[in-house]
Amino acid sequence: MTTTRLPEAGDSRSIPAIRLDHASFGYAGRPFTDGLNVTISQGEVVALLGPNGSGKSTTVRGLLGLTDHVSGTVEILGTTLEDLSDRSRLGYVPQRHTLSNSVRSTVREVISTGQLASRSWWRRATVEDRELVSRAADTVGLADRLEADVATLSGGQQRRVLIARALASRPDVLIMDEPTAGVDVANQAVLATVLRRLAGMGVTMVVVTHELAALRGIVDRIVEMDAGHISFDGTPREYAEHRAAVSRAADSGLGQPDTNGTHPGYHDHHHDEEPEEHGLLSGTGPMDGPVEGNET
Ligand SMILES: Nc1ncnc2c1ncn2[C@@H]1O[C@H](COP(=O)(O)OP(=O)(O)OP(=O)(O)O)[C@@H](O)[C@H]1O
Repeated sequence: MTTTRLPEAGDSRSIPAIRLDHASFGYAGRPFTDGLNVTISQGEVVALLGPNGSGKSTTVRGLLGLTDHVSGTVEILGTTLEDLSDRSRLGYVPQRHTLSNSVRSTVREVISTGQLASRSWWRRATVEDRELVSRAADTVGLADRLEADVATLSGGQQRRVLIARALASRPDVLIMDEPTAGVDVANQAVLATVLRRLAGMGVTMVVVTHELAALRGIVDRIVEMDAGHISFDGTPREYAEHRAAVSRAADSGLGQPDTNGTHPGYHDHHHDEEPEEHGLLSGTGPMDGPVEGNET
């Protein structure tokens, strides 16, 4: 039996992974974000930046149906959020989340829970399910820790377990909310290696972060939010220019320059290589070596 989600004849990588058209998200039916217009192509790696409280988590959690979709259109791979019956197409690594020390679970068990949403509760794990768990662990460099108690792992390793858990259902889009927050610089580098590997495999990623430097060379595009709206959308190079212009304007007392680079259909500066297969773990990536790190 196979659970692959490879594109069928006629399917196209040209369908956007995520399309927001005047979309707003909020709480108790009230919008917090403005009508957001963003189109993210398949295989793109997007960093979502912005000050605390600007609406980053509200937006990515809205994609997952965890905050209210108040207005506008939200499409995931061409299917509206409301019609998206298979939520396992979206993998999610939540914010500031490590695994409780009070529950004894092995790494294998935690990663396996990532498959529950896509598997009927009465169906036992298949050989392929178990293989996907092993491959997810391998992708994050924890293949040799599958039987370890998660409580014995470092914070950075636990983040990697959570990334593997998100990968175990072979999502089409991976959404991560501050995956490097609270992780020391050495372990941020390990996580960056994992993300680089996923990017090389053609995985579409939306990464909420305050630590752009940790994702240098991985991110194709930067979307910045401010007070619930998009204040910038462009390449990392354009973002650097935007920040420099903001600094110059601040230095000269002119306030914010008009450097809003919003261009929702951005496709430039993209991964050169098309992934061979559509599913996340359906092929080996270009970085199959172990993920190095000096974690304690
Ligand atoms: N459950 C909730 N109910 C009502 N309002 C909420 C809820 N969660 C968050 N908010 C509000 O939504 C607004 C946006 O918060 P959000 O968490 O999206 O910001 P953020 O950009 O992700 O910030 P941070 O970088 O601090 O995580 C804030 O004013 C916050 O107080």
